Amino acid sequence: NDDCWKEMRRFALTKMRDFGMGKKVIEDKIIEESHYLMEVFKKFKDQVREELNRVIGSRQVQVVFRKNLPFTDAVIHETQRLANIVPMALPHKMSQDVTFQGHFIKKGTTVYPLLTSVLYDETEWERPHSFYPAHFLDKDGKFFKRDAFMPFSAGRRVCPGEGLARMELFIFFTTLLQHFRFTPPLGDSENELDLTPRVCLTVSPSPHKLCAVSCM
Ligand code: HEM
Repeated sequence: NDDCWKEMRRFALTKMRDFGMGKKVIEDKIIEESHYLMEVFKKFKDQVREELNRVIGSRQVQVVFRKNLPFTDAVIHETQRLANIVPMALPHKMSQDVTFQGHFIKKGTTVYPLLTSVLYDETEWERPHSFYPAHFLDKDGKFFKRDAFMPFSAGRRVCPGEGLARMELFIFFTTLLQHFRFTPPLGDSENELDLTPRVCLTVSPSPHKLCAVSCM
């Protein structure tokens, strides 16, 4: 509680905001996840719920449960793939002249790695533009990761928050589904939800209302 702590906290919060992790962005990300939960519930709600009930029941979610939840894990990966929330990664600057796929790129040029091109690559994914958790399941229903899954980018500048983000996504997602049933507000048809995203440097959902009904 002393001044040093306050200074460190202020520094950490400012830096997180500078890196695009301010309160508003986090809120947008949670809304984004809720938005895709709607998609999951429309198509796969029974399967996810059955797996969660069978493996976790009413126990508190722990990361170690993940390996026994292949379908849920596949749904989370597919959500991240399709959500494509950082489509252009971050700008990088060439540290030397490079010829890449026949194109000369001069040292100092700013480049944007387009993650969308990989996450929606038609040569990599069976159904690149649909929500299809089977992208991450083998023929026996076991989870498998794919090289083209790179929402956190790749290489030396890969997102350093990946481990934390993946853990949070898993714990938030499973805990929310364990405790709530998500539906559009009463009277709205599920088909009327506007799922068009808002596209900026990050991609977030258009605002819409959602009911979370306790099921514990
Ligand atoms: C679902 C959540 C997240 C996604 C999809 C994501 C994605 C990304 C992407 C695509 C980049 C650009 C990598 C590149 O330049 O090629 C990045 C950079 C970065 N991310 Fe994340 N991120 C997430 C969560 C987080 C979290 C939770 C933190 C911190 C706790 C974080 C911290 C950073 C930082 C500091 C960079 C800049 C790294 C650098 O320039 O060397 N991210 N992230």
